[in-house]
Amino acid sequence: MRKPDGKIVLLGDMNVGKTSLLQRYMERRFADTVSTVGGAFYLKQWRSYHISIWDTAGREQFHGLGSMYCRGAAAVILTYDVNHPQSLVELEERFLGLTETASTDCLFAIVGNKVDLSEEGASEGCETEGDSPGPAGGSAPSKGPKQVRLEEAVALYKKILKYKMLDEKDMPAAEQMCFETSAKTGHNVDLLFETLFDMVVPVILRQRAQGPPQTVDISRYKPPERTKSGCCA
Ligand SMILES: Nc1nc2c(ncn2[C@@H]2O[C@H](COP(=O)(O)OP(=O)(O)OP(=O)(O)O)[C@@H](O)[C@H]2O)c(=O)[nH]1
Ligand SMILES: [Mg+2]
Repeated sequence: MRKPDGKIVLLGDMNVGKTSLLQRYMERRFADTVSTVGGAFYLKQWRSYHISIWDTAGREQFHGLGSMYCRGAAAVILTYDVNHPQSLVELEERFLGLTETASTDCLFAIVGNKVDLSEEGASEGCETEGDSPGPAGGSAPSKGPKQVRLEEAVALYKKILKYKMLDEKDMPAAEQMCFETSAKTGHNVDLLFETLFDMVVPVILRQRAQGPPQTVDISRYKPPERTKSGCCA
């Protein structure tokens, strides 16, 4: 198997729909999922590049693995559930810190999933793909108002750029990187992944130009010689 040229990682709280989004995009279906254990990846060929897309576990007990999956990532998809405000809060409090190991020019997308469950449905501000954004067959349960507004995701995106000390001028605009999706209906799912694929290609090319990732070979590590003065002198 050819080594992937770049990596995209999905992060977010349990149950927000990370696995379902990936399954919808890669397998073109919405099916039952089980809560992810550890992580798993799909390989996607995009133009002449092979991109690995990593699905991670949102469960607290696997939290420690997150930064390992993010290592060298060209893009991170921070996923929340539009009907659970706490899942957006968790992105900042629990998941953003895991992205320290990502590429220095890593891109961030913020994705509010499960829009099909709110009464605004998929109508707000986003282009739809082929599938209808309406209820996916059967009798839909009564829908309440969406609990997280898109503007809140946009605010988080801007906060992330500040936190990462990235200049807004050098990064894609928040409006381009904040999506509302439904893995169930397919709303905006292709748009999300394919926008990111196009954007990560330049990141991959830059990573290649910089050579292989910096790794530490501990077998070659020599401890610094101790001086007589020690640390407190
Ligand atoms: N209505 C609706 N349900 C969804 C959507 N996406 C996921 N679900 C459901 O939400 C539940 C959790 O989905 P998963 O994709 O397993 O969530 P996850 O983020 O991968 O969860 P972990 O693996 O535990 O981190 C499942 O019952 C899905 O069927 C969506 O867009 N709309
Ligand atoms: Mg999962």
